Amino acid sequence: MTAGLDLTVTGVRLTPILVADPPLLNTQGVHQPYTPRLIVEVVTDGGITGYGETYGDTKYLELARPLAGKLTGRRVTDLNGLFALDVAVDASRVEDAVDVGGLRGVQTADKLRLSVLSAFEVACLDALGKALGLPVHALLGGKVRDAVEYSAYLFYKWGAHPLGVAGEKDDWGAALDPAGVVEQARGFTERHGFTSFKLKGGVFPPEEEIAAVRALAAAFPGHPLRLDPNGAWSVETSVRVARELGDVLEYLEDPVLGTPAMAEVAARTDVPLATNMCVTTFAEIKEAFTEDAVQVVLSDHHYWGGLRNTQHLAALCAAFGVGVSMHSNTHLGISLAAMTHVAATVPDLHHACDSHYPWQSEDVLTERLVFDGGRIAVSDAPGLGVELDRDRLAFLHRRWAEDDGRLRDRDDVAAMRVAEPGWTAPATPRW
Ligand SMILES: O=C([O-])[C@@H](O)[C@@H](O)[C@H](O)[C@@H](O)C(=O)[O-]
Ligand SMILES: [Mg+2]
Repeated sequence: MTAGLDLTVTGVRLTPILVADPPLLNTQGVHQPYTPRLIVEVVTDGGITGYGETYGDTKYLELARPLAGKLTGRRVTDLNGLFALDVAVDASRVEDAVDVGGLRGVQTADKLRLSVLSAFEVACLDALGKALGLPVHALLGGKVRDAVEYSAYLFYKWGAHPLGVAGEKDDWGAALDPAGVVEQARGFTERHGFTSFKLKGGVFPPEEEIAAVRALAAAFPGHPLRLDPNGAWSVETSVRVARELGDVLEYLEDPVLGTPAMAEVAARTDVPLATNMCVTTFAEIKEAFTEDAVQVVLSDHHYWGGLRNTQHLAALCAAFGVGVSMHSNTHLGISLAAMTHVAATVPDLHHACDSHYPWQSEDVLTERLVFDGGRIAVSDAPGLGVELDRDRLAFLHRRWAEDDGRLRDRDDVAAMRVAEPGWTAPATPRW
């Protein structure tokens, strides 16, 4: 241990919050007006606090509480010990085959555990970095770039949440056709300088989404484009879309569900396939890489189990000649900072990372992270380089505490049902 520093964890604060989310559409339904996140603070004997963030649905919270108890008394340097911590996972929480309708891939007890531990790992690294006066990237071996590139994450969206649904207003307007998608993309470039674009698909019939990507290609010639229908298509549809958009797509993301189907599509197209759905755990790598089912893995450091596991994943991908980049789900600045630190250390990062951050008008930081030319500068300040705004945290926590339970677990299907009574999760393949 560093002389004069006591890095023993004396307490862990867990703060569940609800943050505003616009009415973004995906193949399952629509985002609820508020989405749950969990903010983790690890406090050391030396008075240092490290921050972490992860998914905030009830099952993550249930597991975070006992894990927080077990972390207390250990050192923030003991990350290997942290990942050996075990707590029983309520089987009913992982009994479905997939998580959030498949949007986060397979659901297992270990993945749930890792999704929680990742926030503790980030918080420990933040505390350690602050104690040593070193940025998190330095603790991970050091940055190989000074800024990390992100792509604009375009969504079909309504202008507002359905009538009668309480929620925050956003200034993005509706995007329900090619012209709307292009206008949204222009907004992203004007506000944040992004130069590559990902469209969340699986919302409208493939012809309409092909037209939207074509419109993007015409408006932004030569810029990298991706389309991600979250497994809503059949193999035949996927092959057809790949054929029709092959000249403009950087990659096609999760056109079909499952590794065997991805392998079939991959065998029939030259368009690279990316995934954050069929390879979301180390156990899923062997089959996918052996079958050449995916050409880019999008790591989500939350469910892969933190920043060091993300580096391990990147090394495996490099060994197999598979690309790596970052997946994103609704997240705040703590996670964006964590993503940026780890992405800065990955040598073979050849695709702009995803980030939902521009959609989040609310944050728990005193200063929001800023995209400049679509990039986030890698902080050299100690730890993650971000500061918590306690008033905002308290405000967002109050919203969570006052919720009647309907928003504490993400449910895009239920949110869609408000506008379309009778809506159920679409059977796949949808097209
Ligand atoms: O937020 C959404 O609607 C996305 O569809 C998200 O849930 C996915 O996990 C994700 O962004 C993706 O790349 O598939
Ligand atoms: Mg995806």
